[in-house]
Amino acid sequence: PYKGSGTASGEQLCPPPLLPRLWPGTPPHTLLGASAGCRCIRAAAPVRLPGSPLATLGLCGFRTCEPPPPLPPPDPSCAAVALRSLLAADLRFSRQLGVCAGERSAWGSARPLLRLLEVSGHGVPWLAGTLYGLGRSESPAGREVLLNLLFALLLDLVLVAVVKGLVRRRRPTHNKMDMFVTISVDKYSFPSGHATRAAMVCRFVLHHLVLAIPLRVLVVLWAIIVGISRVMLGRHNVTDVAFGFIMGYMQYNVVKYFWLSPLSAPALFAVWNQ
Ligand SMILES: CC(C)=CCC/C(C)=C/CC/C(C)=C/CC/C(C)=C/COP(=O)(O)O
Repeated sequence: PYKGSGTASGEQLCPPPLLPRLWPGTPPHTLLGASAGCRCIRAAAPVRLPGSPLATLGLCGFRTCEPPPPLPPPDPSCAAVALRSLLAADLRFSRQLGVCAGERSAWGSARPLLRLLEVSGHGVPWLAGTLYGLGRSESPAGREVLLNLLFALLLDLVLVAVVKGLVRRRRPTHNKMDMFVTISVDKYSFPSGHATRAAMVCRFVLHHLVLAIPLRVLVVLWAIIVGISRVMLGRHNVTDVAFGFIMGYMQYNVVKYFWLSPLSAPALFAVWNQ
């Protein structure tokens, strides 16, 4: 039995027979203070309230109340069903592709090589290399490019951390958490920070470095292989990497838009021009 909110005596105000006509379709006992799901068992004579011919109230006792009926299961929309199927397929497919997730996995012997690729796309070497280059660079054009690369790398770290913190998708269960230097949000997997960085750096390098065609091809291949290796190592699901590539590609547009130059940020460049 379910207890309703009646008065101390077990009596509850409920409308007289006239009121249902004012609110057609509404059960009278739900109108004036009775708990939802409680049935008015015994209606007493209506009491006319002074001042209005319609303002009459009745008393009813409800000793037994029924629990509210269970809510019907939510009707899943097409989009929700499609998303759920995509995620299920993603998990299944990513697990199959995680052939280097451990030393004993199918391609476990290739794991050291993929871990080297992991370091090649990691934030620390890229930040360290860029800072080192900035310190050594003697040409204003080189410093401008490196300063913007530093800005791009920091922007990437912040944006990835924000999205990981918002989405909070756990890394695949087959991932061994033996990654090279991580920060707290790196326990989450969406999006892949390596994929965002690889895509962004790839666009950056192709735009700002004069490279022979074979080297340009190599840069693109490196970015793609870094992304694929994330899934093979078991660090990520395919959708983490796919979204990471898209996000990194778009991040470069942000860098281009806010390009730092002696004109747009004179204070930054004044440091070197003294
Ligand atoms: C190197 C210099 C000069 C400063 C380093 C500053 C610093 C500690 C920056 C943090 C770099 C860092 C830990 C980046 C995280 C990279 C990472 C593990 C990303 C996760 O990639 P994912 O593909 O697994 O999502």
